[in-house]
Amino acid sequence: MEGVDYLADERKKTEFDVEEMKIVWAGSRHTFEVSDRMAKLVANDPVFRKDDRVMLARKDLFKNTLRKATYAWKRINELRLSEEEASKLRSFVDEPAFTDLHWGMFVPAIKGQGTDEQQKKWLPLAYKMQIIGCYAQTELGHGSNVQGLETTATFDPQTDEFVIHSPTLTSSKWWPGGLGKVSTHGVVYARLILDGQEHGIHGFIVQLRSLEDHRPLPGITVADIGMKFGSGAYNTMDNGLLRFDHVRIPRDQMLMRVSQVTRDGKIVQSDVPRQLVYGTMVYVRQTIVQDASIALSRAVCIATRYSAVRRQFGSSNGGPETQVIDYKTQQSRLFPLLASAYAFRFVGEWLKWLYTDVTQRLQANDFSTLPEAHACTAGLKSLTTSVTADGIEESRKLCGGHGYLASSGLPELFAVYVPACTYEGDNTVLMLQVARFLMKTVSQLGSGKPPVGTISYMGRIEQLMQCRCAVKKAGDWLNPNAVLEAFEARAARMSVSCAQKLSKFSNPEEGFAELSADLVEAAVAHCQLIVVSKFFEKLQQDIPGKGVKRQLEVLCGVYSLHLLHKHQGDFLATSYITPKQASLANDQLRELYSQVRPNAIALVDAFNYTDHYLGSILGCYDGNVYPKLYEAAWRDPLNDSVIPDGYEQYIRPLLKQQLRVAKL
Ligand SMILES: CCCCCCCC(=O)SCCNC(=O)CCNC(=O)[C@H](O)C(C)(C)COP(=O)(O)OP(=O)(O)OC[C@H]1O[C@@H](n2cnc3c(N)ncnc32)[C@H](O)[C@@H]1OP(=O)(O)O
Ligand SMILES: Cc1cc2nc3c(=O)[nH]c(=O)nc-3n(C[C@H](O)[C@H](O)[C@H](O)COP(=O)(O)OP(=O)(O)OC[C@H]3O[C@@H](n4cnc5c(N)ncnc54)[C@H](O)[C@@H]3O)c2cc1C
Repeated sequence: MEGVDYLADERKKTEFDVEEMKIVWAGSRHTFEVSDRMAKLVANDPVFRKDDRVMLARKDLFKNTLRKATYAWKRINELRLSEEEASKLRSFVDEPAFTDLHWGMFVPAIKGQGTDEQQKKWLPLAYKMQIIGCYAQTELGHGSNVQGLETTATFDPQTDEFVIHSPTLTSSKWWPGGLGKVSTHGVVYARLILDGQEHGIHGFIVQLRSLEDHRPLPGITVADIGMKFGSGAYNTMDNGLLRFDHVRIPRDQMLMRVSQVTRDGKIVQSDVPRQLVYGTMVYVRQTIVQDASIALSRAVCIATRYSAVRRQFGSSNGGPETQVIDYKTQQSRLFPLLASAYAFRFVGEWLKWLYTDVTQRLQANDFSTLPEAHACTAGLKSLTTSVTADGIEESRKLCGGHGYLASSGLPELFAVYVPACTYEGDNTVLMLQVARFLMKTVSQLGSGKPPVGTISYMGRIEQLMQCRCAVKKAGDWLNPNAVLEAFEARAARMSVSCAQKLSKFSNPEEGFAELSADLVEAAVAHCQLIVVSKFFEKLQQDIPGKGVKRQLEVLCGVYSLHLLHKHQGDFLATSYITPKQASLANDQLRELYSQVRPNAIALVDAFNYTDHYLGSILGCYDGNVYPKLYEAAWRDPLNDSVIPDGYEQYIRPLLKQQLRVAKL
């Protein structure tokens, strides 16, 4: 039945102002309005249809993506959209494309690592898409170990050029998105060689294809690396391979903000730290944290709406069966994910602020907060993408069998999302960076330089090593100070324990390698503390709207107490809480689930996702799931004919043969 809201009864239970929650979720009224307008623009334009893409073969899929990306660019220009609107529009098109890398990495790399003159030359071309760029760092043999990259950039003082070369098979660039078939240019990372001496990894702008006929330039071999995980999914992207055979580029195409190479082949270090060569990765990791809340909230929105529609068991006197959302097990799997989506939203907002702050400081030659920014972006990227990838898969299971259908939207969402655990830094490798930062902080305690920012709790190390949890009844776990102290004590004690074990090794690097699994656990504890504390900070803000703050308090409780429950081994082993207090936390958590239950549908409505963006029959706004599933089945090309292709060739002979066997 068209127009009937099958979730209307659920929506009537809502105890808060959903429209105001939409503003909180978006970050501001302005952002909400822009998002809402762009989402509807995309949803109402048939060119952006996406329900057929899982059926397309790779070549058609890729061409379809080119068509959509080009059309999006046309609309952006016709409508004279601002940068903010354009970026929202692209995100609602919801299809990985070369444009992600052009806008998301190529442009930021030039902005962050190029000199003023280089920016002036290259950015206008990139902004008008007169050149299309990618970020070519990873190689066949090395991704995580950036210092191990093999591509060389050798300065030739005779011609004032760099010679870019791939000396081995393993030095082939491998993975860069947009490289395989589209990019005309790349920021290529290579070892700088001056007069036979190595000077580390630097970025170079290299033209790859002709701007006339798109053919690779002389000395360049370039291609797509082949199909990736899942149908549709990330196969819309042309991840590429690239080899250089002594390709010459002018000297001024080395990105020279961090180091300059002079006409006579000398290197000059500017006063910015060398690590700024890694700056684009810091920027992108920060955007990935913001995107995690989007991906997780999409999965949760689908699973929550469907859990309210789906009924199993429990019918009495012929009445309806129980909505699966009313099972406590379903709630204990679903509601922590719902709370995590909100938590990641707020920590993403904060991280964006931190990144803006560090960028402004860098411009004023203040590099003091760079290590913290690196640790936070690396750690939170790792934490949020891991939870989100697992959360999408859990959402699929929460939808039972129908979650496995492509039309649920969940398999494709998972396949597109899961490489986020690997790209922009493997999640374990990134957590080890956080661990290094923690060990350095612990070793410097007492040096007179108090730790600041997210690590400032370490400044109270003596108190945190000794304090004991004061919780006496379940309700005490609603006290933010009790929760915060528990997370601080756990993180501090795990770091100190690692540092003590490390100090027993005569070779610190050997010790670090031996203890790396424990170190990752300490880093995770630190990152979870950041997310919890940023959620509490959000609650200190003035949040208008009837019942909105109350709901966020409940979600904050769910987020922190479900972590406490899940990691209670850590909290118990570090002796901050007793088994009784752990059990009280779990009692309180169950009570919070009951408070989420009547508001669950409204809490996912607050994401304001269009049915187009969700791309899921199970998650559609009106909850009219079954007729839509039934209709969708008939649209499958396999159902175009009653008798399948292949019947005469395979099924019929098989059946005949069985007949003969039966007669024997
Ligand atoms: C648009 C979105 C789509 C996304 C598509 C995906 C695109 C991509 O995947 S692009 C490729 C991304 N590749 C990666 O992320 C590679 C991951 N590897 C790395 O980042 C590094 O090589 C890393 C950090 C693991 C190790 O680097 P290495 O130089 O060996 O570092 P290490 O010796 O540990 O550290 C040197 C110092 O630099 C610091 N440092 C390392 N990275 C950074 C950074 N990014 N910023 C600031 N400081 C940094 C360390 O903290 C350390 O500081 P200190 O000496 O004070 O302790
Ligand atoms: C979809 C996708 C898109 C990508 N896009 C781009 C792009 O646009 N541009 C680009 O340059 N690159 C891109 N990449 C490459 C990506 O950045 C790398 O794959 C990533 O950084 C991981 O590096 P790796 O593949 O070398 O993993 P490896 O380092 O080989 O990891 C393999 C395993 O070893 C472990 N490991 C490695 N080192 C350590 C260590 N020191 N201690 C403990 N464990 C360790 C890891 O945890 C992992 O389990 C993309 C990758 C994917 C999947």
